[in-house]
Order: sequence, then C-alpha cells, then structure tokens
Amino acid sequence: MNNANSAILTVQGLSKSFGGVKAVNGLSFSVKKNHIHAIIGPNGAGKSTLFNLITGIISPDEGEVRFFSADITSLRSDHIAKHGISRTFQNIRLFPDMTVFETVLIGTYLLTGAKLAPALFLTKIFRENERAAKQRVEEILKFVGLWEMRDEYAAQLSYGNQRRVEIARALATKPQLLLLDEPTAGMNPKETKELMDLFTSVNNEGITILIIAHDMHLVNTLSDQITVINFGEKLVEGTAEMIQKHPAVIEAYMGKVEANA
Ligand SMILES: Nc1ncnc2c1ncn2[C@@H]1O[C@H](COP(=O)(O)OP(=O)(O)OP(=O)(O)O)[C@@H](O)[C@H]1O
Repeated sequence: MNNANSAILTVQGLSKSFGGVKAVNGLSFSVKKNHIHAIIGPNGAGKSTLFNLITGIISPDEGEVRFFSADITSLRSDHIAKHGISRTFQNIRLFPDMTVFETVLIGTYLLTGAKLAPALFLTKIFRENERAAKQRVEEILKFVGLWEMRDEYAAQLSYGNQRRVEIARALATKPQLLLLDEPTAGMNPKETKELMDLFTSVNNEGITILIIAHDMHLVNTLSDQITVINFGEKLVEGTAEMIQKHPAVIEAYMGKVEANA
C-alpha cells in the first residue's frame, strides 16, 4: 500500500561524470506520490543528465534509483517504462512519416511488448490486443485534445501540439510517473498555458509528475515540491515560497551580488 505521502521515486547518492565534468554529483532526493515535483537549476546544472540516469538512457557511476521499493538503477529504458516511468525529451522526437494516431499506438506496443511478427499471423490474441490498444489511443487522444488531428502527420503540427503528441505517447505506456524535460521551452504564452492545464489534468488522473523547467511562473504555479540543483548537487529543496526567497537560489541564478556594490 502506498499512501499519498509515500515516495514513488527515490534517488540516493547518484553520480555521473563525463570526462572531468561531474554532471551529477552525489544527488539524493525523493518524489512523493501524486506530487508535481520540479527540478530547477542553471544551464548545465545536470538536470537532463539526471533524467537520463533515472530513465536508463545512461548508467550512473555511483548511487541508486528506486521506484517504489524496486531497484531500477541501470535497468534498460524499456524495462523502466514497463515499471511505470515514462518521459518526454527536451527536443521533440517524432517520426516524420507517422500520423498522430500511429505515433501514440507505438507507445502502447512498448507496454504490451507486441512485435510486428505476430501481426503477420493475425492471431485472435493479437487482434484483441490491437483493438484494446486502439481503444486506449482514442481515449488518450481525446484526453490530450488531439482526437480531431489523429490522421495528421505528427511532425507537421504546431509546436505545442507536437509536445501534446509526445505526452500522449508517454501516457500510452500507462505511467505512474511522468518525467517532462523542459516541456514548454520555445512555446508561446498560449501554448504554455494550455500545456500547464494539461499537466494539471494528467496529475489529477493520479500520475505523479517530475518536471524540469526554467519558466518560474510554471514552476511556482504547478509544483508541490521543488529541488534546485547546481553543479550536479542539490542546492535547496522546498515549496515555491521557500525556494523563491532562498539566498543560495538567488545567487545560483543571478550570481553573487556584492553587499556594497
Ligand atoms: N554526453 C555528454 N558528454 C559530455 N558531457 C556531457 C554530456 N551530457 C552532459 N554533459 C555535461 O554535463 C553537464 C550537465 O549537463 P546537463 O545537460 O545535464 O545540464 P542541464 O541542467 O540539463 O542543462 P540545460 O538547462 O542547459 O539543459 C554539462 O556540463 C554538460 O556539458
């Protein structure tokens, strides 16, 4: 049983270096179930590296990642997805020749482990799985507001809608935890507002969100908890109210302001 305050994700002593650069350095924090938890920090602080470590894109040099009680450190990305963690990337990654519907359908295959080969035999089980997957894609596309665009090429949609497709694809794996790496970067204010509303709706469905963002309005509006990192280390952690006033955070973002300057 996990109550609302239990940790869904626990990162303990996580480190990763690239050559001489300690991108993530002994980082520990936990994400509570049903929270929207933001990771913020200056450029190069190690935020994307942290996401890549959690989702198995790269392996840590040291440390541990736990999802509920399962040790998922260094598992393959697709295995981590099957545990219930899904993500979007900083740069939108969509296949140019796939429709919105097909793109999200691919996400469901990751969950069922369905391969193309069984399709050739068209077994009863395959057809039933296919019907259930298509039903699920329809539900998700309606949920994210893309059902009317289901037959359009995903990569030709507006930037905001492309991000929606990515989120829909991530939701197709039925995640309990969704990682969003700068999902509103490059969006106009209307797109940003609409995506913020979508994140709230996703969270209201019981999906915990870990989000990297530079937009402090978004961070302050949505976050239950914020972890600030700098030089791969945890600088401060707390609510938006606590973080905004913290001298170490102000210094990390603005540079040290001399008292008598
Ligand atoms: N594959 C890599 N090879 C070498 N160095 C890397 C690699 N990935 C990240 N780094 C370095 O690790 C540090 C942390 O990078 P990372 O991309 O995680 O930061 P970030 O906080 O996500 O930055 P931003 O906000 O600009 O996206 C940086 O110094 C970066 O140059």
